[in-house]
Amino acid sequence: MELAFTKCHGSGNDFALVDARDPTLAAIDWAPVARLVCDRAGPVGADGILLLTAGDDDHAFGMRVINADGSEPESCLNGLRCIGRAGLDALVLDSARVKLKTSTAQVARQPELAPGVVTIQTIAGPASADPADVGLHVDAAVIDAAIPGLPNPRAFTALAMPNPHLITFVDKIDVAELTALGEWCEGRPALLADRANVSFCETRPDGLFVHTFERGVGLTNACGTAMGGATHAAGLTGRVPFGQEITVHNPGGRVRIMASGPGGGDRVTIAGNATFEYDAVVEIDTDKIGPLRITRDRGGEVAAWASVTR
Ligand SMILES: N[C@@H](CCC[C@H](N)C(=O)O)C(=O)O
Repeated sequence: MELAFTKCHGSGNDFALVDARDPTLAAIDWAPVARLVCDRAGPVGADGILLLTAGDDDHAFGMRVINADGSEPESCLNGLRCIGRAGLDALVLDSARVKLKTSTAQVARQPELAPGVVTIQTIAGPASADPADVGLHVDAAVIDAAIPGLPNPRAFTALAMPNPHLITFVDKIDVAELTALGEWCEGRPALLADRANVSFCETRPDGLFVHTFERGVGLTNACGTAMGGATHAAGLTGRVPFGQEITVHNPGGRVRIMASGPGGGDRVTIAGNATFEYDAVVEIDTDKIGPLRITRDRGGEVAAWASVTR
C-alpha cells in the first residue's frame, strides 16, 4: 500500500501521523507497518505511529498509537497534541473531546508558545496509583517507595496514566541506570503484567526535568504521559503543589503542566508544541518499505521549534 502521513513531533517525541478516519485504514494490522516506518535505519524513523480515527456520539475524533515495536499503548500525550492539531484542523474546531484506547481526553488550541510554534493543550487522566491499574503485582499503591523485586533500590511512584509508569526523583539523572531499568522492564518480568515506561526526574527551580525509557520504544526525547505522571507524582510526594502550573523540561524541549490532584479528578493539563515537519508517502509491501517521497515540506515549523529556548 501507499502510506500517506505527516511526520510530526511533540517535544522531539516523533511520529508518523496517519489520517485513518476511513474504516478501511482503521482495519489495517498496524504493528508490522509501525516496525517498518519507525525503524531509525529506514527512510522515516520515529518513536511511533499515530492514527487519527473517526469520532462517535461523544467524541469529535479518536487517537490510536502504535509503538515502534508494534504494541498498542493506552495513551500518548505528546502524540495527542499532534493528533489534536490534525483533528481540530480537519473538523475546523477550536477544542474537542478525543477518544483514546481506554479513556477520553480533551484538546484545545492555545496561543503559540513562540512565533510559528503551533501549540495545543491536552487534558487527560485520571492518574491512578492503584497497582491493578498499573499492572504491578504488589499489595498496595507504591508512592515514593522501593518496589520489592525491582532490580533498582530507588524510591518509585507507580502510576497508570492510564499507561503504566514507574517514576523516581533523583539528584542527577544517570542515563545508563535509566536504560538498564527500562530494558529490564521490557523483558516482561512477572512483577509487571504490562511492562512499564520508566522515568528519572530532577527537580528544577521552575519545575522538573524528565527523561524516559519508553515501553516499546526505548529512550525518547520526551514522553507526555511520563511528564504528566511525574507532575502528578511530584504532587503526591509534596515536591510541587497540586494545581500549580510548572515547566517540565525534557531532552527534546519543554512543556507546561498542571496536575489537578484528587480535587480536580487527578487530571493532568499539558500545553506544548505540535510541530509538523513534512508530509510524505512511502510504499509499504509486507516486510519492505520503499523510498520516502516528500509531498510538502514544513521547514518553517521545524525552524520555529529549533529557535525555542530550552
Ligand atoms: N510517547 C508517549 C507514550 C507512548 C506510549 C508508551 N511508549 C507506552 O507504551 O505506554 C507519550 O508522549 O505519552
